[in-house]
Amino acid sequence: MTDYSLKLNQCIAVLPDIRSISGNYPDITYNKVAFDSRKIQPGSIYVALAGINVDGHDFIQHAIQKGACAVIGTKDMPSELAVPYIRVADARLAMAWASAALYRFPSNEMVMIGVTGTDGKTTTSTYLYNILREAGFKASLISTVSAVIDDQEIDTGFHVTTPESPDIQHYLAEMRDAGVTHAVCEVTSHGLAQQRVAAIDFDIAVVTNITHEHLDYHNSREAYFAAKGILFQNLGKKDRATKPLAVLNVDDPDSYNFLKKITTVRKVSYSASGELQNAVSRIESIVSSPSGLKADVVFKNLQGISGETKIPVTTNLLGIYNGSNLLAAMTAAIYGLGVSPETAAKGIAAVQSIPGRMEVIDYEQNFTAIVDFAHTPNALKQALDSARAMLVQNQETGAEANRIIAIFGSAGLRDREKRRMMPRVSIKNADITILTAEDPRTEPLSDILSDMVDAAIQDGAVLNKNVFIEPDRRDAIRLGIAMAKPGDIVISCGKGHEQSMCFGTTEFPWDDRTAMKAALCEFLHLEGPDMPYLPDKDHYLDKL
Ligand SMILES: CC(=O)N[C@H]1[C@@H](OP(=O)(O)OP(=O)(O)OC[C@H]2O[C@@H](n3ccc(=O)[nH]c3=O)[C@H](O)[C@@H]2O)O[C@H](CO)[C@@H](O)[C@@H]1O[C@H](C)C(=O)N[C@@H](C)C(=O)N[C@H](CCC(=O)O)C(=O)O
Ligand SMILES: Nc1ncnc2c1ncn2[C@@H]1O[C@H](COP(=O)(O)OP(=O)(O)OP(=O)(O)O)[C@@H](O)[C@H]1O
Repeated sequence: MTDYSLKLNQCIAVLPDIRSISGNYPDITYNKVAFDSRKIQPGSIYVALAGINVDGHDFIQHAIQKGACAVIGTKDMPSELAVPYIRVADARLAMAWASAALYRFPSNEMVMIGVTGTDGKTTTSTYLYNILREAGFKASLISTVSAVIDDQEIDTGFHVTTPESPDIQHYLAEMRDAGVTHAVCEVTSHGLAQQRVAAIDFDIAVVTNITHEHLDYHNSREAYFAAKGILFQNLGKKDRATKPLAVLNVDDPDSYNFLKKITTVRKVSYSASGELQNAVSRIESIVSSPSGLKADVVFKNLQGISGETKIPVTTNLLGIYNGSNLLAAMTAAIYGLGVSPETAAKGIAAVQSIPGRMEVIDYEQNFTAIVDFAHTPNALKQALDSARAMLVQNQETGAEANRIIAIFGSAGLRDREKRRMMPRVSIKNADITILTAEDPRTEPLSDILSDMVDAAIQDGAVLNKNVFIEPDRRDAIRLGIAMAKPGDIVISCGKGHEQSMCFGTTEFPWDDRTAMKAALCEFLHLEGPDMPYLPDKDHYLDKL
């Protein structure tokens, strides 16, 4: 990796909304931008952020002691600092620009594609990345699972989708330096609201859907929509080599109507339901089987082709909702970048699996075990509907299939409404619901579980009949497996590919797939992985 450094005065030249500057800076050079004083190295700019828990301005002296060469903040300083202090209107925005400047605006040298939405971003981004590679582009991907730069996979950290601006700019610089021409980035509402992608000009923006999520952070549905909208509003603001394009989902009227209004550049829309004729692409027919999906996809208004073009598409990914994700990715590549439908279909077929998304764990047991990442009400509904379709298929092949056993929890210090909505979805769409731990953080797990079970009972569930509480996620998975009859589906949702679970302020190593494997091997008396460690439930139920 190239070592980057930049004169502070060159950074200052691009920072938006500077209110005042104190201290001497002409000879100062910086080599890093950091928002955590504990991560400062000599030569870093420290950006003081007024946080939810603490105020970054209180750590300015700590940052200077650790070698910060300058500080960016929003507050007046009571006395002169030992290093230059740049007071700005918006520290997160300034952080994004200081980072982009340090790495010489890497996004200006690549085609930038942003994928947003409540559910399906990782899947759609992964499809798109594979289509671009199939089309011969040197492509990279930043997603919830990892960043992929030049075939190298980089872990972006616990629970991170859109990295903070210093990190995302760093990844983009690595891509640019490796000769990457197209970057696909998952862009979250947090990422947009917190200006993490503010100094990136996107060429193509894709939305999957906008439903219920993150109201803890955004406070209202309108603010959540507005955050997502930033990606679309900014399209076409700068002159770029690629013609800007917005890719909208007609099947999701809320996001479609909202984004259509605020987008000023060319828009195309897709419809997996296939019923809406005003979409440029639609799914004409789709068949789901235990080996994935087979669809006939129709594209219209293709350059140089009159009428409609129909092509068959197959994907190994399970879950009927992936029809919508693959259509979104194909539509972006075909209408935004001129990829042929046939090449796009090959790219879709190249995606073998996405870690922790409808991932089947198979030890030849007589029921199906799945790990999925559904952690919103809509995603849970889609995952359970897809599981139901698989049950029907099992029945058609003669097995005595009957029930879906769903295991999930709800995160602490995050959207509280979901706690009540998700059990309701499960009571309706699964046969047995097991409520358990899922990143309780510093909230008492008992409170979270009691909110969840109350909602289930209000909707007619009966405790210890079709809804169970097992706070220890290891035992919850074991319980689901013990209950399974031949042909049933046990599906553990919400942790997917994630590599840790947070109790208190500690991230304990955790992988739901390993836990499912360990529990299955215990049950089947096979050699298998050890069950991951979790803190004792008596401890975390009452004392957090
Ligand atoms: C809830 C939330 O959005 N939190 C973000 C917020 O943290 P905060 O306001 O709680 O920070 P704080 O603890 O009050 O600290 C304030 C500042 O003081 C600094 N500090 C603190 C202590 C110290 O000793 N020195 C120091 O400098 C901190 O580094 C911070 O800059 O500001 C931090 C700095 O920007 C973010 O890293 C942090 O994201 C945390 C890690 C987080 O969990 N974010 C999640 C919700 C997130 O963004 N997720 C989305 C995906 C969501 C999805 O699944 O769709 C994502 O895009 O990753
Ligand atoms: N188009 C879709 N509509 C509804 N639910 C979906 C869709 N695609 C995926 N899901 C569900 O959402 C889960 C997460 O999928 P994916 O990782 O692609 O979404 P995401 O938006 O990237 O989520 P996150 O940002 O939290 O990682 C899947 O495991 C599945 O249960």
